[in-house]
Amino acid sequence: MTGIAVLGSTNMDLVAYVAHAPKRGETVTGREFRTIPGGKGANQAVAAARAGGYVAMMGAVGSDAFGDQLRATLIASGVDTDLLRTADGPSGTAHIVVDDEGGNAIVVIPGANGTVTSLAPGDEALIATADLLLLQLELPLTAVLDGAEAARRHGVRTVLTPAPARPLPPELLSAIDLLIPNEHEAATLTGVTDPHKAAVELLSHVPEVVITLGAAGSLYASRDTGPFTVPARPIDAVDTTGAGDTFVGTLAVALGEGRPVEEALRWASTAAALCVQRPGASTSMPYRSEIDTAS
Ligand SMILES: Nc1ncnc2c1ncn2[C@@H]1O[C@H](COP(=O)(O)OP(=O)(O)OP(=O)(O)O)[C@@H](O)[C@H]1O
Repeated sequence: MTGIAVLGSTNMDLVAYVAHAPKRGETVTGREFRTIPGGKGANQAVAAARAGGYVAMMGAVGSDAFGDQLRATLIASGVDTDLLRTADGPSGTAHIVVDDEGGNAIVVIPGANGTVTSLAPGDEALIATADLLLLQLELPLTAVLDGAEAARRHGVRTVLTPAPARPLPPELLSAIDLLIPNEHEAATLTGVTDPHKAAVELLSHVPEVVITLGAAGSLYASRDTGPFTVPARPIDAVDTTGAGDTFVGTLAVALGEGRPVEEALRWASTAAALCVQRPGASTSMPYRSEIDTAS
């Protein structure tokens, strides 16, 4: 079984559905409220576990009720949370207002995620046993860098999703094996909007790149082989939230199993397509049997 270590964020998304978002000083009555477990780290962990990986999550939840729920959600999908710390204080939260036109406004409060400034005892030993380490940018950069460098020391393949997009220090990029930005993140990192050109530019920093292109699929490039595109599955999208994290988590499992990269990308595209056909993020991520059936 592929061993996947995830060092990343857990967030409770608090979503208010309204006809129109309130202006400053205004109060509006909304239609519905939902709490949705998320955070890019947790979402990638759930996707990888459902795709058949042995997944362990590092990071922190808060000591509030959300922390218990976030941990329980991970456990329910088979993620090992033994090294997921409980930090005194609130869990990470995202306060989201979604209006009738599908527009949204979001406030993210890192909470417990902000306390993860370095690796905790046991984290490096876990990373050392994994086939891949999944990283994103929703934890303090110092912890992301520590994780990547620990993986390097133990010869573990590192995969970074550079979201939310921000300039990356060269010492982090040089410890990454596979970078998976979406097209907007790729443009932010390189200043180049054309994904092919952005991929070429990124290859001067990392050996392998996948740029996800939404309904247009994904673009793979490495220093060894020329770039190629894998199309997305043609489907009617219902809710694209979590598509990127499903893609990354599933791809990691396939790569860890030693599958050829093009086959792994197609499998990940199938998983992401299943995710976007259902509402929700982590709740809509497919299990391995569903991905295999749809492949
Ligand atoms: N409308 C769609 N139809 C089919 N597949 C899709 C669609 N949108 C996304 N996908 C699949 O999901 C992958 C990731 O999507 P995308 O590039 O939108 O990532 P993202 O911007 O990180 O997503 P999100 O932030 O919504 O999780 C794509 O490469 C594709 O395989």
